[in-house]
Amino acid sequence: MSETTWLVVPAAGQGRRMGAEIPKQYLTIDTRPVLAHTLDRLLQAFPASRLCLCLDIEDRCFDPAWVPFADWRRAPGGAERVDSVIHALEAIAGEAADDDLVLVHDAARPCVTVEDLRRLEACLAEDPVGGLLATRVADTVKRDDGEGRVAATQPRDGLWHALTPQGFRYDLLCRALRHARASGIAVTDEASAVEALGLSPRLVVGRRDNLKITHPEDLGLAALVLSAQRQSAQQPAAQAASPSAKASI
Ligand SMILES: Nc1ccn([C@@H]2O[C@H](COP(=O)(O)OP(=O)(O)OP(=O)(O)O)[C@@H](O)[C@H]2O)c(=O)n1
Ligand SMILES: C[C@](O)(CO)[C@H](O)COP(=O)(O)O
Repeated sequence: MSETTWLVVPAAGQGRRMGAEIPKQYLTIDTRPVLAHTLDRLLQAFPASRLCLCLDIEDRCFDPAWVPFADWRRAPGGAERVDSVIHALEAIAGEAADDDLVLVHDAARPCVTVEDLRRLEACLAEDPVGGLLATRVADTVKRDDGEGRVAATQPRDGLWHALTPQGFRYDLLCRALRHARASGIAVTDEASAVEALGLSPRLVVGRRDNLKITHPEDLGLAALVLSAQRQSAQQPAAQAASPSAKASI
């Protein structure tokens, strides 16, 4: 099994639901752009990994000074997230081995913890399919009737929220995403492309605060989460008294 872990970070979205003047990955939290926070977490977890960053070819905000990795390259963004990820896989084609692990992580998820990142990588090290961080759905789930009223309450047993990173071997991920695109299957994450090949990615329980900044209120939530995570990392003595808290971020 290969020892190389690749990181693919799609950061070529426009942030339409955020509705800001610049793409959400460039909005700042504590004076640093979301993208820089995300890359810092990835570096802490995987200092020796190789990075491919997907950026819009018309991007006017990106600053390479935010990339803390020694070994990194960029790939052009595509129309959809899946297209950006395919471009990244094409960009590393000459360098990646078929069995290299590729972890795809949204630029818009800066709150992923180092502990979750490392645990995911460890869980996937020997997994024949690959998998993703995920959390169980905790709320009652409704389906609407299209007119703002409830049509049905959905059973939530067995339902999960898909988070990122999602990790698969290079060869399998290329096959899965190309198959999805060629078959016209709309995929919003890597796992669903792998599922379309008839495989079952592994669900690795992640933290609920690994939120994706999507809507305006998410930016403030992410700032609070990052601050709380920093505080809990600085208070190892208090952590010991609280079995559910974790000292490392
Ligand atoms: N064509 C795209 C679309 C999305 N992304 C990236 O994929 C991640 C998750 O996508 P999402 O939250 O949907 O981001 P946006 O597409 O920017 O948001 P929106 O759908 O609201 O426009 C983000 O880091 C985003 O930058 C990408 O690289 N290329
Ligand atoms: C990949 C993802 O983060 C999993 O939750 C998510 O699907 C990406 O966001 P999008 O809104 O579906 O593009």
